[in-house]
Formats: sequence, structure tokens, C-alpha cells
Amino acid sequence: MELRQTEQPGSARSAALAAEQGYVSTLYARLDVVRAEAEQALREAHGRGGTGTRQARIEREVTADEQARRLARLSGVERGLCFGRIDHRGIDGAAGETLYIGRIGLRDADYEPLLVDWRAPAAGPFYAATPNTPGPLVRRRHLHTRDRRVLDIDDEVFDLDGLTESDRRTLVGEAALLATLRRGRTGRMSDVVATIQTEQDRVIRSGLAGVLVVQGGPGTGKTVAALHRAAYLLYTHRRALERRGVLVVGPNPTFLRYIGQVLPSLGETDVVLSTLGGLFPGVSATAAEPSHQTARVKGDTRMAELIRAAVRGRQRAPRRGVRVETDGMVLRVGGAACLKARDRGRSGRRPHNLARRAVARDLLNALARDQARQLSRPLDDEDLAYARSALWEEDAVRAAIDEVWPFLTPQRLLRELFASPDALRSAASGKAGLSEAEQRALLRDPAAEWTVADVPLLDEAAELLGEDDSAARAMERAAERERRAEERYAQGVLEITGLSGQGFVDARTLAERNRDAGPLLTTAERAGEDRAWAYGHVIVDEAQELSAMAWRMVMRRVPTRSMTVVGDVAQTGDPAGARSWGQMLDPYVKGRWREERLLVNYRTPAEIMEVAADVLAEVAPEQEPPESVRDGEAPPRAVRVGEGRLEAELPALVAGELAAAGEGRLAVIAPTVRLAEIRRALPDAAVGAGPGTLESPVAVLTTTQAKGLEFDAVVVVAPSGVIAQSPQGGHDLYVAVTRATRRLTVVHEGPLPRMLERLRA
Ligand SMILES: Nc1ncnc2c1ncn2[C@@H]1O[C@H](COP(=O)(O)OP(=O)(O)OP(=O)(O)O)[C@@H](O)[C@H]1O
Repeated sequence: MELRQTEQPGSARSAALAAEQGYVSTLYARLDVVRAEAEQALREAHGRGGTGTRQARIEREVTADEQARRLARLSGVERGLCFGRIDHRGIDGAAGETLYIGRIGLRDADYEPLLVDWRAPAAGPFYAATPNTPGPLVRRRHLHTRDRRVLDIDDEVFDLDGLTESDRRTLVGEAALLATLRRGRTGRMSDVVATIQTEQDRVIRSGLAGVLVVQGGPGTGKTVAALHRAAYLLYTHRRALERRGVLVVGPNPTFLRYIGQVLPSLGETDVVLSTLGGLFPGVSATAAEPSHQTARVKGDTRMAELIRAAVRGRQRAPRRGVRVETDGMVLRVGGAACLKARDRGRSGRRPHNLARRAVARDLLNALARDQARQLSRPLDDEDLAYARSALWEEDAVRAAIDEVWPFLTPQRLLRELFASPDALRSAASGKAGLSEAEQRALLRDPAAEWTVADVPLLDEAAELLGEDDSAARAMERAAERERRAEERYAQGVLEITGLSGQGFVDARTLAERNRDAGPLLTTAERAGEDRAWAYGHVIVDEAQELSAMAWRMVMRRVPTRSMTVVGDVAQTGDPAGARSWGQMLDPYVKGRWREERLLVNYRTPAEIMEVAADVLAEVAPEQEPPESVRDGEAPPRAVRVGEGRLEAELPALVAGELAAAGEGRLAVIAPTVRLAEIRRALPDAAVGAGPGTLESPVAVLTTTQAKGLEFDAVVVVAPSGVIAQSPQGGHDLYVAVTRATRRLTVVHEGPLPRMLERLRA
């Protein structure tokens, strides 16, 4: 049986608190010493001056860089440095070992451990122990601190002799967890190191190799567990991952901002956060597809065949040959010679742009021979080489070569393909086998902006075309950004170390020194610029939204297939998204992916989850709803407004909900077609996925934009509209009603959809 000991008798409790305060004070004192040492080391690294060999300078800057990172890490753990303690079972009457668990590891001057990093194996039992399976522990203690003071302790004593009753939820540190969950939301996700639950801990500490799928209903902590996993993997496999980096892919920029500060708070910087639309260097796509049909077609793997055929279609052998007018002469390459050049280009199986060299050379040779013949000049190898380079300088010659085998960027290929019904028809007629309607769905204005679903297509095209000069251009852009970032970074270093304004060195000089030694790009920065970068591990959140084409792109980024795939197939909103994990993953790791399921909902109160469960039963009856960990403060409700009255009635309703939510944040979630009206009704609200969305007390969002986010109060407007908006509308409604941490209101004009019947009661 488990004993909770928050209610200890007064004096015993004060004594325990005082003892813990003593220990925690020792920890902070040690932290101060370690910080001072790191500051000193950084000062020394900079103090060594700007002379010496390049190698020496680089070494010095690397040391300085490491010390600066170390300092940043040490500064980041001030809040909640130590949050737990575990007491091990003694052996043969001797007392067992006691360990304190915290955000980083600390040792005393004699190198004896004072504090164990939460990611270290020794901290494992703190998260893994349950009343049924306490492992080596006799007690787990949660320490609640503010600033450097211990405010409270919360004990779980595992009585080893009399375990009778199973705690179904196996909650770790229930009091600590519930206190955390009851807090108002701030608009940013925060770390949960102090209250990680056993089932989440299994996800976090699962091995690095292979594909791990984390399937779980809304609010089960998939995202938070995945981010802690990133920190854990970087800590545990630092050598393997530091050089290659970790990529986290999220559904939209707002979501990335929402989760962005969890990783720095965990001390991790070598992580690239990206949306799918940002995975192709040089393109930053956010636009959605104009229709569900277009989204579906673009996500289908037949697109790979279409693009392959489109590239082949650009490799031509004009039957009449090519003709160039230069210097008053007409030079020709016959149809047969063109065919031969093209076939030679294809036979090497090299990517299109790389094979172009050989094709161009063949054509230039043919033109040079024609020129020599017309001028009745002999042509030895040297003459031929000279003639080739002279001809290559001529625009008309290059245009003729382009007729046979043009240089293509992925952007140009797709733009021209999607703008031309003929090109589409001819590419679609082969293996791709797209119907006429499907071809029409792809047609668009060449000036249209890139959509998120275009990005995997650009990536596919880049594979077939081979590298162009985009890497070089990206490096130039990176160098410029680097120059600007260096100064900002240097200023940051000076501020962190307290050296700013003390006359040691100024930001510009520090940045200059770095520059002299060559750019010190982090792994994350180098990886983010490089399409062909192979990451050490990739985490995909809201992974159910990825189409089959998007999976092809993501898999290219991680040839080792070391991945964490996080999502919920019951929340799939994208028409090309996943119906099952096997459907998406089996083509790459058939039967070799493992799955962990998270079953407890930490976000949505039980009363709201009942409503959501009705929706789930309708739209994905094979899925189990997660079980809520806490009860709500107010029952969810439906409010009917008269036809055409929404704009008039919404402001008061939202104001009332906002007041009831206290300091909290509110989201209005609505179908796209109603946004304009809601914007008029709530002129002060942040609308859509802009930068202010997370800060504003009231945000107006579509379900797609609300994915992965949470709010104290949620007002779902026009549920029938949400359902009708897309073939996955039921899934969208499920997402919408599960965003609330405290209050849910559904506003409807017509009859309530059947799946929300419970709200009528
Ligand atoms: N162990 C925990 N301790 C404290 N808070 C937790 C814990 N696990 C989850 N939470 C909180 O529960 C909420 C939901 O977590 P999260 O967003 O990771 O869920 P999710 O499974 O990704 O949800 P969805 O599928 O709806 O996007 C967050 O506020 C998170 O901080």
C-alpha cells in the first residue's frame, strides 16, 4: 500500500522541511561556485588574446563557446534546480542510498555526487517506480520550491510488505502533478521534468535505434514526452547525436513557437525545429491547398512517378535536330545525334543536372564539327576543346542545349509542370496514371505561392535533378546571417557572463575573433541549411498529418531510421494524412517499428472528455478515448444563438468565459468560412496563426491552426460547419473540443450535431 505523507504531524514535517532546505541551499551554493568557475574559464579563454596560429585561435574559440554554453545551461536551471529525492532500500539493516534528482547533475569539490541529472540512469527509478512496482525504492519525495526556498514536500512511501491494491493510473507524485495541471496556461509549453509519468518515462527513455511510434489520444503528453525524449537522447547519446543533430518536425509555425522554449529549458540547443513547409532550404511554405482533392493528389506516392516522368519529359531529342545561328553561320546537330546525346545522358542514371555536362559536351562537339566542316578547317583535340568553350559562351548555343537537356531547379520544374495541361497530361500518362480530374487538381498559376504539400514534391524533384548551386547560395546566405548572429551571440555571451560593459571585450570584437577563426556554426545551423543533411534522430509530432509523399521526404533526412513518430490517427485532419501507422511506415521499416501507447489525458477534464469520447465513437470507433486525470471546474455547455445573431452575441459570451477563466487564455475555434464574422465580433482578438496568437488572451483559430495547442477556455463556434468543412470534419471536431484545459462552450445556430447530444442535457 502506498502512503502519502503530505499530512505529516507538524513538528516532523517542519523538521523534514528544514532538512531539505539545508540540502537545497547546499546545492544552490554549489551551483554558484560552478557558475563562477565557468565564468572564470570563459574570461581566461577570451583573455588569451587574438594572436597565435589559426588552429590555436579556433581551439580558444571552441573552448570559449563550450564555456558559454555551459554557463547558459547553468543559468537555465536556477528555477527548480532540485525537485525530487529517492531513498533506496537498505541492505542487511544498513540505510539505503539517497539521491536528489534535478535539472542538471552537480558534484561537490571532491567529485562526490550531490545532484543527479534527471536524464541519468540513476534517476530512472524516480520516474519508473509505481506503488505496484517500486523497484529499489522505499520512498519517493517531490520537493516544491520557489526561488531557492523549499515550500513543501510530498512523499510516496512504498510499503513493500503489503502491496494489495493496484493504482490503475500509476500516477507519479499525484499531488505535484495535479498542482501543475491546475495552473493557468501561459501560451507556451513548459517542461515537466518534475512530474514525468511512468508511461511517458518509457517513451522518453526508449532506445535510440529504430522507429518508435507514440500513439495517444489528445492531451496524453505525446508532445511533451517527445521533447523530453530529445533532451534525453542528446544527453545519453551525445557523441552519436552531437555531430548529426536532432530534427523535430511540427505541424505549423505557431506550434513550434508554442513548444520552442521547452528544449532550451532542458538545456538542449542542438535541435532543429521545423515545419514540413520549412524542410526544403530556401522555401518557407505555409499556404494550404485550394481543395481537398489537390491535397490528396499531391500527397499520393504516384506524384513521385509523375515528377520522374516530368524530368524525363524535359530530356528531349527533337527529330529535326537543333539549329543555332552564330556569327552569321547556321550550325546544326542532326536528330540522330541529339537522340544519341540524350540517351547517353539517361544511360548513366545520374541525376538530371549532373548528367547535363555529358549531354552538353556531346552537343558542343557536334556543333564544333559542323562549324569546322563549314569552314573547311581541320580539327584536332585541342581545336575541339577550344571550339567547345568558345561555343559555350554563346547564348544561342546554350539555348539550343537547353532545348535538349535544360538545367532545371526543382522550383522551375514544378512551376512549369503545374502551369501546363500538356506537360501534366504527358507526365501523368505513364506509370503515375493520374486521371484527368486529378491532373486538373494540380493545374495552377505559375506565380502562385508554394504550399506545404509542394515541399515534399520539391524535395522529390531535387533528388532526381541533383544538386544545383543552391548549396553554394545557401552558404552565402548563411554566412551573412552568421555575421549578424555572431554579434548578437557575442553580446549574449557577454551578458550571460556579466562581462558586458566591464571593458574586457566588446561584442563586435568578440564576433570578429570568431569570424577570423572561420564560422563556428552549430550542428543545428549547418543541418538547417543543407537539404541532404542526415540527422542522427528525427522526431515528427502530429505525425498523422504527414502524407505519403511527406514521409518520403522525412525518411531522406534520416537514413539510419532512428525516429520518434508522435501522433494520433483519430485526429488526422489532412486529406492525405494517415489512417494507420502501418500504412505510412511499412514501406520503409516493414514490421520493424515499435509502438508505445499513452492512455491518460493530462489536459482535458473528465466532463469535457466525455463529450469528446462521443465524437470519437462516431468518427473513429476503433480508437479508445484516453482517460482524464482530473475533474473539471465547470460542466461543458452548448449555447444556441439565433440565426444571424452570432456576431452580436459572441462578444458577451467570450467576455464571460474569459472572466471565468481568470488569468487564463481563450480560443475561439471555428470553420474557415466563419472567421471574417468572428473577427468583426472580436476586434481585439488575435486571428489565425500570427506571431501574436500565443500572447493574446483571445485567439481565433481554425482546427488546423489549433492542432497541438491548448487553452484554459475554448469556444467552438458552428460545430456543424467544422464537420462539414472537410471529409475529416469529424476528426477536426474531436481536435477542437479537446483543446480545453478547463472550460468548453459550443455555440451553435441550427440543431446540435448528433455526436454532441450530451451537451443538450
Ligand atoms: N507528466 C506531466 N506533468 C505535467 N504536465 C503534463 C504531463 N504530461 C502532460 N502534461 C501536460 O498536459 C498537456 C498536454 O500535453 P501534450 O500537449 O504533450 O499532449 P499531446 O498528447 O501532444 O496532445 P494533442 O494530441 O492533443 O496535441 C500539456 O499542458 C502538458 O504540459
